[in-house]
Amino acid sequence: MPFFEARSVSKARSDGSWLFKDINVSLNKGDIVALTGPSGVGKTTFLKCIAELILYEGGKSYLQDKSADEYGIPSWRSRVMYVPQRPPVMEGTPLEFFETVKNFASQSKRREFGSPCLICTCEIPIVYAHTIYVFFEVEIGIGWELSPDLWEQTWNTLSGGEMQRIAIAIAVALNPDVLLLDEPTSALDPDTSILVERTLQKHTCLWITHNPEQEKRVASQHLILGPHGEHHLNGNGNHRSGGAGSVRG
Ligand SMILES: Nc1ncnc2c1ncn2[C@@H]1O[C@H](COP(=O)(O)OP(=O)(O)OP(=O)(O)O)[C@@H](O)[C@H]1O
Repeated sequence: MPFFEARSVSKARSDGSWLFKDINVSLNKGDIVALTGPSGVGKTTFLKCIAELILYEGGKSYLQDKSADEYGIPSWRSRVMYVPQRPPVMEGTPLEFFETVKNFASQSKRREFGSPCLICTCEIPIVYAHTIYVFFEVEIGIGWELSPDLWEQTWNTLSGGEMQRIAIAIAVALNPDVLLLDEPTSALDPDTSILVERTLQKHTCLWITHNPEQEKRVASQHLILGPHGEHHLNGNGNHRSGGAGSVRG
């Protein structure tokens, strides 16, 4: 049984033609599928279908053989989590946002959460921003050269790269089973991109990238969407955890 599977996912354009049709992807735990193709072919839309964020015409996704319907949509979205290229500019601070979404997520799945703000490889409680965080070797935040102060600044004072790293750090700290990453390092310089990649490589991901070098570094499988609804799927034999994670056309 694959860890995660999308079966025959199909989405039509508003004129009724297929944006993509019958995409099948299956991942073992720890696999990373790079999702590539020219602008406008439907990469973001495919991830949003899998995340059950938009309606689509056909197919279903399964996490450990259970569908989104069986989990319930809120629970599914916290397990199979879409991370946008950049978060919309919101009111308040990232730390306030994290506390809010953590509460939503905890209602839909009973899980341990990390802290997005700090890196710590020892399990000691640390007090930050009046909150005690106990760490589970969460390598995010400071490991990505984000100063802890940024978490208490309002979103509109953050740079594009800071917002992007903070949004990903929050997603990782929420401990989803599968991360759906929409160009997660598009606003980052090459060295910082590598830092972020190293953390994300420990997770099961579908990962949109326009960077061939990054694709080579991170992907165990490759899903290429074409401009006429076609798609092509390759594995490089690098599946993480035993058995054949497969991608089929
Ligand atoms: N909910 C929707 N229903 C139907 N069509 C949609 C929907 N959302 C987006 N589209 C259309 O799907 C097409 C693909 O958009 P999408 O953002 O998925 O492309 P992309 O491959 O991610 O592009 P880029 O690489 O530029 O980010 C666009 O023409 C868009 O208008």
